[in-house]
Amino acid sequence: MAATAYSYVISLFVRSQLAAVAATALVQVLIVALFFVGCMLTNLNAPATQLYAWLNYLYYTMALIAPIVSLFRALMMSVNLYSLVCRGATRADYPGQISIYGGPILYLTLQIVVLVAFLMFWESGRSLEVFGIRSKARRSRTEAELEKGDAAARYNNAELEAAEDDRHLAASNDGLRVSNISKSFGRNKAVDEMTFGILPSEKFALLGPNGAGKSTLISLIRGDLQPDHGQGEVFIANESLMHTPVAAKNQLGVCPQFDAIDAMTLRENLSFYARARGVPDQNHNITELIARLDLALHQHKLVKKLSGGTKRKLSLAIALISNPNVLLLDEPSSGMDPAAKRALWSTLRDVAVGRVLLMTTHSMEEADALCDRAGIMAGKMLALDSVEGLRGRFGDKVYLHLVHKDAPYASNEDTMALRRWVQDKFPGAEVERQTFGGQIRFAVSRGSMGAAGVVGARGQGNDAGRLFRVIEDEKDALGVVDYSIGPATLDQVFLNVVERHNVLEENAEAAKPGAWTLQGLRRRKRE
Ligand SMILES: Nc1ncnc2c1ncn2[C@@H]1O[C@H](COP(=O)(O)OP(=O)(O)OP(=O)(O)O)[C@@H](O)[C@H]1O
Repeated sequence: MAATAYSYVISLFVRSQLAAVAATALVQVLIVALFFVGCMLTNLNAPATQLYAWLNYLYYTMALIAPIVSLFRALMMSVNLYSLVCRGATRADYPGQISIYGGPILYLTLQIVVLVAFLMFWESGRSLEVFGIRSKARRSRTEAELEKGDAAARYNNAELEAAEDDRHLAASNDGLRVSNISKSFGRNKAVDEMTFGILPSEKFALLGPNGAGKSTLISLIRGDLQPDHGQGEVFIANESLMHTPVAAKNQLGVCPQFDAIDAMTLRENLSFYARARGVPDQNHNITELIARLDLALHQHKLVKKLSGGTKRKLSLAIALISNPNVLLLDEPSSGMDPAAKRALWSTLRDVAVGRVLLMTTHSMEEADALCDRAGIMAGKMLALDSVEGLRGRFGDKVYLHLVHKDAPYASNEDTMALRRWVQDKFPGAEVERQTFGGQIRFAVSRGSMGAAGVVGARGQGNDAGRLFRVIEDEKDALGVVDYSIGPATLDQVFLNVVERHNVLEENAEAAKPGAWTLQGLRRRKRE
């Protein structure tokens, strides 16, 4: 037990499980080797009358560093009859004596208590402030600044939408409120003074290129990572993650990027997490969730036999098991086919009622279809608004689709005539390469509409309205029977925002084929 707790403590300071196993093994082997060498040198050099005393000093000192030393001493004793039985001129009659197995047992017991207490403290997410210890950086912030709640002083996301988000921050006592939180890994500032708030029943998408810091931000909100210098605040349903972490975490349900599920059946997994989170009336809750997420057919299957999509649903069910007020979803639909995605979105719409839903996603389509608000980040928050607001501010194109009356059998001449009309009418228009069968899709930037004289066509209305009138006026002459005019896609908004901030994507060259990348979006934008 002591060794397990010891390994757990080491794992807190390394980056992966493999590194934890390697570091634990290495540390213990090194310490036991040192102890062994120390024993040998003591045997060679200590005066005969002092030998046992010296060996005891060595043991009681080194055993403080690692439990393996106690185990090693007990093993050495067990194979040495003399040291087991003889105590100077007398005979040892009790193996539990402190100089026999009692010493190692006492040390191991104390280590279990100390290490488990440390782990409980660590896992509770409390900072050293509970003991009145405050970090230098924290002390340097004036109490007045923390107490005043002056958004301008605290949320210095300069050009950004912190001010716009004040309404949310002020009103989101029951929701999620993230204030001025940062996280660095060495020199890499993964999350840089993030501030935003989400109200109950609101669905918020966190968007950003690879390496933008989305997962790091989720880990900060979960309390898995501590923010830099203990600064910043996260309130989850009005509970402070920094000051009342257990209460705050009880309000959270998390669906991580990688399915954290065990080799049991689907129902057993849910039952395990329900017990772990102390859910009352577990059977009823599990049955409800299984029905709601349409998992009944799979409930007795081993999870390793489930499809990727069903595993994602199980992860979502685990996140929902304690009926949390705030739901964090890290790329919830990754690995799902389009039909499964749509089914999941509809489920998410249902389960989001009355609670905060914060999701990270690489799919603009998903953010567009599901979320009310979105934040585009790359370390810092670059843009934050409702999806429509972002489209209005950063989507500088309008998309059109014209259908000829003979489509899909329109002649090449008719199609080319349509194409020529588009190019004459909207000189800067980006026309899709594949225009055949009498259908043509193109995008017109708002800037080029004025140049094309569209603004002057009838003078009034918004861009889509003006285009609508231009096409209505000419559609009969062109033989157009059907057409649609749509706003900028979130893809385009996203690209405009990251290009404006000159954001580079992490590991762009190494991206997997088919993965969502800035390059992929740029290519699609050009086509
Ligand atoms: N434990 C860690 N140690 C060191 N650096 C880290 C650690 N976790 C993340 N990073 C770094 O922090 C930055 C943000 O990573 P993060 O995983 O949060 O990005 P992301 O937006 O979630 O990316 P993706 O979309 O690819 O999942 C990256 O540069 C990453 O290399």
